[in-house]
Parts: sequence; structure tokens; C-alpha cells
Amino acid sequence: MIYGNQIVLNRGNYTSCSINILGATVTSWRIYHKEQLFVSRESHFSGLSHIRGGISFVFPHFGPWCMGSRHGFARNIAWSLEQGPEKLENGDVFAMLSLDRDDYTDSLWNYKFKLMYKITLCEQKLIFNIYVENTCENFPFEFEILQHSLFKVPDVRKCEIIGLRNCSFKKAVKQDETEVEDREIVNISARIDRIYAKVPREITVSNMMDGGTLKITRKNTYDVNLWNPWVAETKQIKDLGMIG
Ligand SMILES: O=P(O)(O)OC[C@H]1O[C@H](O)[C@H](O)[C@@H](O)[C@@H]1O
Repeated sequence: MIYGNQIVLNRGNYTSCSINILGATVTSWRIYHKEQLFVSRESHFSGLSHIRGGISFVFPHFGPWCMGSRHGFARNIAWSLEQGPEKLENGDVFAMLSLDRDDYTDSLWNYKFKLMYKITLCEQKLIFNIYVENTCENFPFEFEILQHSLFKVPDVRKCEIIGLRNCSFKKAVKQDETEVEDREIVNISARIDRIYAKVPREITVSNMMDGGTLKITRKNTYDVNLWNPWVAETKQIKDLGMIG
């Protein structure tokens, strides 16, 4: 179903996923009624800036960018609905969105590209397929991509992240220094902003909604960004709605 800018994948049994065409941002993922994602109530949905929360699509650059705003342009502009929402025989529902170069993206990053983003809602799983096409082979380009995901959890201090042991990481503020994670279980009890490199294909996060464990499995991506702004930084991010 499509409601204005929202594409809704409905699998029945109170399991659904909403995608806003602004940035192809996944703004809701409910499993049996329970919301799994955090989206700020103060978020702009007007296109003035990216949607604060959910799963946003970072492309073609991660972090501060000399060509444009932080984390690139893909999360700030409207994507097109290419296909769907469509139900598969097994009951899963998918939608395919796309983003093509245009004069605006040329003005920031002059490469001919097309992104295709397929989101499939399964019973207790979301599957993402990302395709990046260079539509002008004479001009190869490099890019960075990230699904910047903000999860809703009852108490982040109780979440246990497994799978990062022995991975090297850089702190976002000290990009030149590399350290190595020595913990089997990583907890979050203060501000954290790290980029882990060469992370194994699967990581898990326990004590998510209803005490469940989230398994994140990736293919052809190697780095993981772990960010929690904690109290002080949270107050500085105006559209998080935690001022005061
Ligand atoms: O405020 P944003 O541009 O959405 O960035 C939010 C965060 O994104 C990533 O997680 C970076 O590692 C952080 O340094 C940054 O604060």
C-alpha cells in the first residue's frame, strides 16, 4: 500500500514495514505489533533534511563530506518506487526503490549512477538488496554505502553485541588512531562512535525489543559503524527532540 510518501509492506499478523520515499528511509519495522526502530518525533519529513532515525541510506559518502552535506545526498532526496509493494508466494512482501542521477546529484558528485534498493519483509526478518550501477562506464567511481540504522531498545545498557572481537576500529573523532576490540561482548554504557573494520559476516545484538536477539548478516560489506550519542550529544542534535 502507498500512503502519500509512505510505502507500506504488510505481511499480516501485525508485521509490517514502512518506507518513506524521502531517502528510501525505513521508518518502521513492526514484528507482531512491536516496533523495532527508533524514529524521532521531531524529525523533519519535509525534505528539509534527512529523516532522523529508522534505517537511512548513506551514499555516496559516509561522514563529513567536502562536496555536500554529511553522509551524502541519498538520504536527503526523494527516491522512486520502481516495483511493488508485491506479495510473494511464501507471503513475504517486497518493494523496489531506485535513485537515478539528476542535475542536483551532478552538481554535488558528477558521476552517472543508478541505485536500486529492494526491501523484502519476511515473517521475522528484513532483507535488503542493494545494486549500484555505473551508467557511464568510461568514468569509474568509488563510493561508500551505509544503512544507518537506529534501533529502539528498552535499555541500551543491557544490549550485548557479539561478533566484533579482534576487529580493528577507529573512533570517528580520532580517525588516524587504530585500536583493536578485545571484548567478546561489547556493551554500550557511554557515548560511542566507532567504525569497525573487516567485521565477520554476522553480528548479534541481544536484549532488543521484548528481550529478542537481532542477527545482522551482511554480504559484500565489511565495516560496521557503532554509534550512540548518549546524553550530552543527544541534547545537541536538535531533531532528536531531547533538548533540555
Ligand atoms: O547527524 P547525522 O549526520 O545523521 O550523523 C549521525 C552519526 O552518524 C554516524 O553514526 C557517525 O559515525 C556519527 O559520527 C554521526 O554523529
